[in-house]
Amino acid sequence: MSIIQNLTIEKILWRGRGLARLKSGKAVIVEPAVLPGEIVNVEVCREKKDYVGARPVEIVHPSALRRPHPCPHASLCGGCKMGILPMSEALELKKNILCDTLSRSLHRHMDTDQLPPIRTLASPRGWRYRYRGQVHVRNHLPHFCQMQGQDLVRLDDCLLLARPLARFLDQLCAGLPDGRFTVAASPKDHTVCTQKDGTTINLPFPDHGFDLVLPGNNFFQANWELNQSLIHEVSQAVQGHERVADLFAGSGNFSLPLAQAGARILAVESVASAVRTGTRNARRLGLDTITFKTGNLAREHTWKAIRTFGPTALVIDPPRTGAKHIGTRLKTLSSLRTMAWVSCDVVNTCRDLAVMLEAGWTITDILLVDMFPQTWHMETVFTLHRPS
Ligand SMILES: C[S@@+](CC[C@H](N)C(=O)[O-])C[C@H]1O[C@@H](n2cnc3c(N)ncnc32)[C@H](O)[C@@H]1O
Repeated sequence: MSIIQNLTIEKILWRGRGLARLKSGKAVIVEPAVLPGEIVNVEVCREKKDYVGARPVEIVHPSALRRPHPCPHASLCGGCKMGILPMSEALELKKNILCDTLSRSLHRHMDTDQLPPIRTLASPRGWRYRYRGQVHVRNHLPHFCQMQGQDLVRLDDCLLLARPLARFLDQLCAGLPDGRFTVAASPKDHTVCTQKDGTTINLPFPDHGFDLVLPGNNFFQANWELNQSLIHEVSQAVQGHERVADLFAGSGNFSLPLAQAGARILAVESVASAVRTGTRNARRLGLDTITFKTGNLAREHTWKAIRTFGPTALVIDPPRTGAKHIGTRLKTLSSLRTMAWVSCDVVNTCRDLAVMLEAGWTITDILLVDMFPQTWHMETVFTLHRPS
């Protein structure tokens, strides 16, 4: 493959890719991790009609902001490529990327100059924030998958893992066969578990005075400390609504605090074990205004229950693939006035929001939540209103 020398990175695009241009004006999309203003040599990986795809091989002129990556695995792993930037600059860069992505993705559906300013929520911890993560196991030892290629590399520590997980990672993997597994830890008492061992962990909601008791194979927000602020923001967005549907509800991360605050909640989730966890916890906490329902939101019959419930507000927190096809169903909820849309992939979310914007909904707040510092991953909460 050929090398292109001395390219200047103009800006950073979605998923942390750098944009540069050849003398002809043709775009070069450079894999992370490069920074705006840097001059780099790149190796061409693919030639397309509209652009060239490349990976950086040498940073000829580094950005003044670039710092040495603190992890010894960084050059092979790629799990925290933004570790080359101080956290506050990284969040500012993410904000610029988000702003740019929203303008490009939504301009056909609204006047993007009318979008509200993007607010940001920083993570209390830059490193050691993950209380849930995935690990490759080989020969009963933890490994990570090498960036280019499929080779597994022995992992002695991961700086993103919260201390209890880092401390007991070898011990947890010793009991596992070869494969990829979820490992989790309680931020409260530091109990650790794997998706396999049946141990439950306590996840504290300090602002609400209760714990969620959850088995290790259920999803929960990995950056548990920042999750408390996320819950607060989502609760603010739907405050004052008495009937709230929580779609893609998991084990009740938003439903339980909202029910405790007095709302009547319908929580819909496709994974039956998460629904069982949510129901068990609601019962234990005496929250009888919350109903958990197992249902696939891509299926029409799940929506019958939501229509019957008649929510005036909605919390929606789909997986990265987004919530394709649900816009048309949301439009049929005539009682609905407010939505807090939690997004972990803005491009897919914009595709889904477009239907609501076309139907007259307005984005009234945008919050960028730095759930995964040191990575290009972004969590965004959009608040939407339907003018009455
Ligand atoms: C990003 S997680 C959010 C979970 C929860 N809101 C939380 O904060 O812990 C997305 C959830 O959507 C669920 N899910 C994915 N596809 C679904 C579908 N088609 N119907 C219902 N739930 C789905 C997943 O099982 C997962 O629990």
